[in-house]
Amino acid sequence: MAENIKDRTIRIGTRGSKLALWQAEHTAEKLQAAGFKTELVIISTKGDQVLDKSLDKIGSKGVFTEELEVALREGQVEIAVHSAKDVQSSIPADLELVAFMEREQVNDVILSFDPNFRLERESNAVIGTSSTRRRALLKKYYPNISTAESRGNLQTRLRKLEEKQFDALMLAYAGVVRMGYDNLIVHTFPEDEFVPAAGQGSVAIECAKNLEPELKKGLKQALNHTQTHVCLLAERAFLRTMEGGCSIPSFALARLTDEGVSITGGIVSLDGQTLLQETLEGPTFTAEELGEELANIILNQGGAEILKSIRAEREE
Ligand SMILES: NCc1[nH]cc(CCC(=O)O)c1CC(=O)O
Repeated sequence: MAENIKDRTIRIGTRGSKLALWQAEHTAEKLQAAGFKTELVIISTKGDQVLDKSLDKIGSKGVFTEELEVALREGQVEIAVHSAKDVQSSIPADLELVAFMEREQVNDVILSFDPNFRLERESNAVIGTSSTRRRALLKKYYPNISTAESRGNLQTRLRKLEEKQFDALMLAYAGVVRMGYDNLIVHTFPEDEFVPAAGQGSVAIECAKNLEPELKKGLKQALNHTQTHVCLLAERAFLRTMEGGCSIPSFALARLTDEGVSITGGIVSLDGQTLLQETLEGPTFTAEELGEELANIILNQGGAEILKSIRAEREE
C-alpha cells in the first residue's frame, strides 16, 4: 500500500513569487527524499495581482490562499504550500493543514544598502513596511520613525529601497534568508519586543480533507516538524480567538520549554500608545487551550477595545 502511494506524483500548488517558489521547491525536495515524485503548479492569487492597495484594504481573508484552495478542492493539486503566516486562522471545513515545516528564525529584521545604517531609538528614518503590526510596534519603540507602504514581493520592495522611496526596509528574517538577501541585514529585532506575527517563519502544507488517508499520512511523515506543529497550534488558536487576521496588529510566538510550551502574545494599538502582551506556559498537549486563554486575557485587558477602534477606523 505504502509503495502505491509513493508512485503518485504529488502536484504542489504554489504562488509564483520567488519566495513562494523557494518554499515549494523546499517542500518538493523533502517529498522526493521520502520517495515521492513531485510537480509544481503555479497559481496566482489576489495578493499577487492587486499591488496598489495595502493588505488591510484588500481584505485580510485569504488574499494569498484562496485561489490555491480552489485548486485543492477541484483536485488540480494534492497540496498547497503557504507561508504559515499568510494562512487565515480558520480554514474552510473541507480543507486541512496537514503539516507545518520546521521553522526558520522568527525575528523581524531591517535591510539597508548602507552597511552603516544604525537603528537608534531616536532615529527619524523612513522604514518601508506594509504590516500594521510592524508599523504600530515601530511607533511604540521608535516614536520618531515614520513608515512608508511597501507592498509587492521582496524583489519589488528591494527595488523601492534602491530607488530610495525609504531609508530601510523591515521584513521577516525567514523570507530574507531564503531569498539570499541576508547580507543586507543591518538590524535584528529581539523577538520579545517585536513579537512576530503568528506563524512567521514556518511553511504550512494544506490539503483536501478527503485526500486518501494513506497519502495524508505519508505527507505528514515527510513534511511535518512536530515541535513547530505544537507551537503553531498555540499561535493559531490565539489568532482564531482574537479574530485577528493578518491586517490586525496582533502577534504571537510559542516556544517549547522544559515544562512544555510557552506562548507570548498580544496586540498593540495603531498609534503604538497601548501595548498589551502576556506569556502563558503549560504542557504541550494544552497548546491550543493556552493560545485561546492568552487571547481571552488580552481581549479582557483592553484588546477588544483596540480591535473595535481599528475596525471603526477602517469603516470610515
Ligand atoms: N505576506 C508577507 C509574508 N509572508 C511570509 C513572509 C516571510 C516569510 C515567513 O514569515 O515565513 C512575508 C514577508 C515578510 O513578512 O517579510
